[in-house]
Amino acid sequence: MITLSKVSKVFSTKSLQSQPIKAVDEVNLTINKGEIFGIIGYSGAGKSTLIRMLNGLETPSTGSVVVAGNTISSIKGRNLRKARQEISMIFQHFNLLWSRTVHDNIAFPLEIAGVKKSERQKRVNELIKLVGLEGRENAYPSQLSGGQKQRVGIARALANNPKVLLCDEATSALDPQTTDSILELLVDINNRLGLTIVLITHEMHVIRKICHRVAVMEGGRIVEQGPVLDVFQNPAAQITKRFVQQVTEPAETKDTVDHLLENYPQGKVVQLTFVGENTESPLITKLIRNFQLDVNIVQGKISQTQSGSYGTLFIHMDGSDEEISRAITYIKEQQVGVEVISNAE
Ligand SMILES: Nc1ncnc2c1ncn2[C@@H]1O[C@H](COP(=O)(O)OP(=O)(O)OP(=O)(O)O)[C@@H](O)[C@H]1O
Repeated sequence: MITLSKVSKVFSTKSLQSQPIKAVDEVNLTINKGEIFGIIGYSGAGKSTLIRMLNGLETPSTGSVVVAGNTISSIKGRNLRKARQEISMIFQHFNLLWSRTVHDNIAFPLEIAGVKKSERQKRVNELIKLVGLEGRENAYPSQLSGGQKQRVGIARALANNPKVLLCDEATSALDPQTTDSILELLVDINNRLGLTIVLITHEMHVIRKICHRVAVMEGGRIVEQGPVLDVFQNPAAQITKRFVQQVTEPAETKDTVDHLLENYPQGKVVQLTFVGENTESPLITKLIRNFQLDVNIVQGKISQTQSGSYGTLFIHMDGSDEEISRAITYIKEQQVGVEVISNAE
């Protein structure tokens, strides 16, 4: 559905002293039809520039961008406008028309596309129902909550039946509960309409909750990409590890582990990672039964992703070195990831 080949974007700067900025650097990416694809990175990583090249709001300096069969990077004028009807976008700050009601905001793209009034009415009613805004048709954006405003944004984006929906930090201005309800709506739309969704975010929670695949951006480059569960289980780049920690480790884990290492100099603290069915296996019971070890659970968390569950568990094992090594080998044999946090000797 979307293919980026060697896409770079360089911004020239006004001042003579400073170098041009390479916001996007040689990005290759393929996004499949019907997929929810997340691009994560910190501020300045190049995410906005990248997503804006998908609908022609920015033109690549080099490389090509193909979306739904159209080479967005090289078409202009009428052809670009036509191609853009297949690619909608929602924004962090909603970009609604403040002097128009909910109904009229949603009807706006239909008016531009020249849809007849009776059809427009029918379509707006369908969209209002789809995004759960029944009863709010005549409200103005200023009378809506943040979540409701984003629902209007989504309905408006879907009005002309696009093939691709781009989400530019669509939940970053919302509280956690509202974020979740908007993410659930996006999953629902993806399931019902088979729409391809591309989102950019700096929150791993968003990726975990709804994306099938993820790309991690740093300094304009994609440093890692893959199915969300794989990336959670085996993050390769340092930045990816930091993002994964955002959702798998409670904030207090480091303090707890430090405390343990300090107060229990014997044994080892290990981090176990479980995927899918493994999250439900009674590994700890087996460790205690089969090995001469004391096992202390430090902290643990199971997270749900679009493709299954993912769990992390920190444990402290105390016993002879030999018994601990045997236990670690046993854990690995159970297809559970194991990383020794520190060897407290
Ligand atoms: N129009 C522009 N002119 C000059 N530099 C730009 C322009 N747009 C973006 N940049 C620069 O390109 C780099 C990438 O910016 P971009 O906005 O794409 O990153 P981002 O990951 O989306 O971050 P944020 O979430 O803060 O927007 C930054 O260094 C930014 O200052």
